[in-house]
Amino acid sequence: MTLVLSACSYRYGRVRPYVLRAFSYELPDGLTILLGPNGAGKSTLLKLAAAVVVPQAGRVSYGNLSSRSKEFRREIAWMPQSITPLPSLTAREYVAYVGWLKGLSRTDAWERAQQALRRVELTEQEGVRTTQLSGGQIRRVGVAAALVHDARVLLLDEPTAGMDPRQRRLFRDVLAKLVEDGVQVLLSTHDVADLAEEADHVTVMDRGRVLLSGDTGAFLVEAPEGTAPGRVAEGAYTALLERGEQV
Ligand SMILES: Nc1ncnc2c1ncn2[C@@H]1O[C@H](COP(=O)(O)OP(=O)(O)OP(=O)(O)O)[C@@H](O)[C@H]1O
Repeated sequence: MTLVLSACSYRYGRVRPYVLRAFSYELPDGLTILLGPNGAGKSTLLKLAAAVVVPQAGRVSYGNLSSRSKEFRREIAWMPQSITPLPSLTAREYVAYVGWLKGLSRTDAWERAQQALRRVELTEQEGVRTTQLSGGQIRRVGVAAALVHDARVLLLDEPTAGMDPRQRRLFRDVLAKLVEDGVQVLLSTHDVADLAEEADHVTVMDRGRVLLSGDTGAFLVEAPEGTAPGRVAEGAYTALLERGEQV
């Protein structure tokens, strides 16, 4: 099954300019990194793909499921840029609550919350109040919440922002396991070098357009000749944006 945006147009209000216009995109298998400068339209793409907002034109589908269907919402999970901890809820209660909102029974939600927290390696913190978790931990709670109903597609808006290197490592391992289990992941980030070399695919956007979408090798070869090792992803990204500006 493939998540597809077909000729989608979206703007935030009738008098505002379109952020995406007749925008089409097909999510590849595996882990895809979504790159682009501030305001490129990455969050908007993720929100459309998650059916959090509805396009003014075009359609979003997953296989033969329309984004308007309840089944679609079960298959696709979205994690927003910021997760608000709820003072009265522990990590497990938070995840179970999201599961319940997604239509699971209370018992199921409670059981699955435990499993989801195990998947993101937060078992030890399951009884800790969400307000007492670190920024990286609360993001992993967000991923657990996104996973609690066994979604097949995970849309993550800047999940690694503010994580320290150890949290990042852990987070990468969690993602790698999910991808191994067949979950498709689309992840936006400003950390070009951080993940690009591990991803299966890279999509680069600017001003509502896709500048490149392909496997990671096709992205990395965009780096100018002579780019220092360790700077290849950054070089490729900059070269693509510079070329995109000339179009
Ligand atoms: N709620 C909103 N109301 C009005 N305009 C918005 C809203 N959200 C986003 N926009 C506008 O839509 C455009 C694309 O924003 P979007 O958040 O999708 O970009 P982005 O690539 O995710 O940026 P960033 O990297 O800064 O998060 C920007 O011009 C932004 O100002």
